[in-house]
Amino acid sequence: MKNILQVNGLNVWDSRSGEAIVKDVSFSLKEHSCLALVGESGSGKSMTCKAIMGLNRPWISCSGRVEFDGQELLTLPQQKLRSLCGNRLCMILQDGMSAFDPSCVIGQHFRETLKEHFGWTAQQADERMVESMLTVMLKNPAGLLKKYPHQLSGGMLQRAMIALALVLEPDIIIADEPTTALDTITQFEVMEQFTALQKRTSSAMIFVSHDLGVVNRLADSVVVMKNGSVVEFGPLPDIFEHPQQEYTRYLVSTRQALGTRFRQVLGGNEPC
Ligand SMILES: Nc1ncnc2c1ncn2[C@@H]1O[C@H](COP(=O)(O)OP(=O)(O)OP(=O)(O)O)[C@@H](O)[C@H]1O
Repeated sequence: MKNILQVNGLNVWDSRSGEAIVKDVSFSLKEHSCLALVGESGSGKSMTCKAIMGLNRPWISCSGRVEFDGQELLTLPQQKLRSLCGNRLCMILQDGMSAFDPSCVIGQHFRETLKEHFGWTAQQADERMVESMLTVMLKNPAGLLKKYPHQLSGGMLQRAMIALALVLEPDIIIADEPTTALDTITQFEVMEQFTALQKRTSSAMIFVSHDLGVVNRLADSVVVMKNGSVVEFGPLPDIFEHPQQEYTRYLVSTRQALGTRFRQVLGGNEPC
């Protein structure tokens, strides 16, 4: 399988203070495969994802290479990048609220996106979104389409984004695990939906997760990050069974123990 995305020597820094955030990060993503970004809080996982999509705040600068299907993303003009991101790259943000325009109902957001992407009418867009929202366990989807983002919970907004990704079926889905915005049970349910999303689409996926049980089930390869740098990158079995670095060994052992506990608390008995 060929690489659909190649990240080489990615650096991200805060241009106001000069503080380095992501340092010389390199990894690749194969077509139709699933790559997990793991590492402690603040290690630069979200900033790496946002840099790939050109979604970082204006004061955040990047250097290096991010090659998607032969195109260099970091130097692509904003307009071209926006259109690529709407069509072939799709990011499910950690904070669901920031993905939607607060001044319009979520159905309007979906209609505009699907009109631009497929040329669908409002009715066609609504029909497909209702169908897709049901598959991610959103109740009364027709009613939800008429709601403003602030009327939905963080978990519901995440699911709504997953439902849209299911319809768009982009080449790459980048999914940042919900952490702070959601309670533990909702986090677990949303991660289940990410799992389903990967199975149902032929998209390649990069996902950020703190739960190595989920990583074990979903990922083909893993990038381990610490303090903005890549500690280890490789196929899942290598990272889980033969970690080369001390930090990876530590992460795998502690997180697996936590994952097991997490499932026990939730009443599940699936092994990590
Ligand atoms: N908008 C911003 N401006 C400046 N620095 C930022 C901004 N957002 C994040 N950072 C810094 O970048 C670093 C990496 O943050 P990032 O959100 O990528 O970590 P993470 O690994 O995704 O953490 P978590 O697992 O908690 O989401 C942090 O030290 C943070 O302070």
